[in-house]
Amino acid sequence: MLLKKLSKHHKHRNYDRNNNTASTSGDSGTEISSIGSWESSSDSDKKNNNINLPYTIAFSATMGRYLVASRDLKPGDVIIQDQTLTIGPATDSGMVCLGCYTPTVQASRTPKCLGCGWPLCSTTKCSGYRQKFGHSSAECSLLRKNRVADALERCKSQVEMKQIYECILPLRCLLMRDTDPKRWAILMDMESHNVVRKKIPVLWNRNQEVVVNRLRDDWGLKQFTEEEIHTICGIIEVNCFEVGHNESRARALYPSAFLLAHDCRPNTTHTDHPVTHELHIRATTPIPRGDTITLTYAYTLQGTLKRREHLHEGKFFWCCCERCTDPTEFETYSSALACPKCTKGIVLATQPLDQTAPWKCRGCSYTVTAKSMNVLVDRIFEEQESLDVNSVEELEGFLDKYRNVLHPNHYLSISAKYSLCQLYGKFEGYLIGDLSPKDLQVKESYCRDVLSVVDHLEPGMSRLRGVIMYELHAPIMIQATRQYENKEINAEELRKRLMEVYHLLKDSEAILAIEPEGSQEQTMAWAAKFALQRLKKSLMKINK
Ligand SMILES: C[S@@+](CC[C@H](N)C(=O)[O-])C[C@H]1O[C@@H](n2cnc3c(N)ncnc32)[C@H](O)[C@@H]1O
Repeated sequence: MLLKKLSKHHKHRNYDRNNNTASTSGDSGTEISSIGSWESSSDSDKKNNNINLPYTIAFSATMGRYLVASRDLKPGDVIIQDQTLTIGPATDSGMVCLGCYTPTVQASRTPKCLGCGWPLCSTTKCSGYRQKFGHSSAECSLLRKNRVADALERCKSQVEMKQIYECILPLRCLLMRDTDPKRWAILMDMESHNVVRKKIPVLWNRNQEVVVNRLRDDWGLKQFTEEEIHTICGIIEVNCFEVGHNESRARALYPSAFLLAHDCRPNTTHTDHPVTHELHIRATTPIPRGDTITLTYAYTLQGTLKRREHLHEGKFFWCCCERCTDPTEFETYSSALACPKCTKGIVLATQPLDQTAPWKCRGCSYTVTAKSMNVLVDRIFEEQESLDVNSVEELEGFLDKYRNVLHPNHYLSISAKYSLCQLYGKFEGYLIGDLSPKDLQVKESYCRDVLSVVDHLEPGMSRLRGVIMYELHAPIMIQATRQYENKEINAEELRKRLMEVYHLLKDSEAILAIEPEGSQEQTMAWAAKFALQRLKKSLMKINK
């Protein structure tokens, strides 16, 4: 069995602005009411000047446009339902089907497009073959005319092959100009951050070489200026969502959801449909009328230095949200180190909004530069990346090795604990029914550690909370039942513990039931539902 990496639970989108002064929540923007959204709203919403939409568009000098709740929103409320504006293979995708983005191989028996010769999953069953939002006939003609499939076959390296796939989404965007002017206009309204990106030679020159020159010189798109193609590259970098399920991985642009501002403790989550990739944005926490509606563009279970660096490099703004401003990250200590000097204190950033400010122990005089701290964390991260994520021994060895270096809630420790709380109970040699009392306690404690952090960083109805609560229910239930059978606890204690299990399962099911059909999370929601039914019967027996 292969475990998903922690990052699977954090698919995001993009954003930017080269400004490090304002925070999402503290920004006093001007509201532009009734602009509403384009594609996602129903016709009646549009006729009614979007008065029915749960949001309005506001503007601030720091963030540009962003969305604000136009009424009180409850956890689970659908805020945006967006169809794709356009979609294409993910940036580092290997060889994938141009219709549905599932992996294909370059082999003589691989199905090929009858027009342009590109490898596909199937010419009869692929959901995106010859479709407007897949491998369209306009795309097929252009690729055929310029014999791009031949170039793909001649590729000498994986890098070159990936670069060819990377050009598909920009191509699809550019084709919209002549084939779909309405959608083109929506695309052109998106932020590209050209001014900022132009000043980053590594980024600009790479796009010039990999995308602009290839599209103009090899794929015959001379009708577009270099600047126009760079703009499309920027729009994709800043506004794309990573989508897809199981093996299929893609990136897509959406007509309304791109307006969501970033926050490192978001109040929404999103899912995309496995076939159409329609995007649903839902509230995870209550969002009072007038509050900013936010999404995270970064991994929530990463430390502040890394999140801010990622947002600055990829989305071109320095995040100054409440979490980034707080060195303890809402008392989770997600970036904290254990003090090597006094061994009791916690080492934290002295000024979290300054990437270069020193880090200091709260209990003694120990100080370390941000640079040394980064080198240390990068080294530990590299080591963690090299571990077998399916090995309990390797992950526990890692936790043990860095017990005196990382705070128990450091994001690298939490990442290892998250993998472990899934391995205990499912993996060969650690199946749930075979776990010893000690192993059950260990699983419970990993789950509780992770949940206590996630409760603060992705509160409410977040997918990550749903998964962990499901994992946590089993060890509590098995231990309680075994202890009751062995007469170690009485019926009242059993009832108390089973009530905790009941609430965990109920919340977990409510969160995961909205996940797309066929996803592991939805399977978990079903399992939670059945477990709840059985549990209710047990509780009724105890209560008699
Ligand atoms: C996808 S766009 C969002 C819509 C954009 N504000 C607009 O007007 O088109 C992402 C950009 O919004 C801005 N942005 C989003 N969240 C922000 C935040 N928390 N702080 C500063 N800028 C933010 C950045 O400029 C970012 O590159």
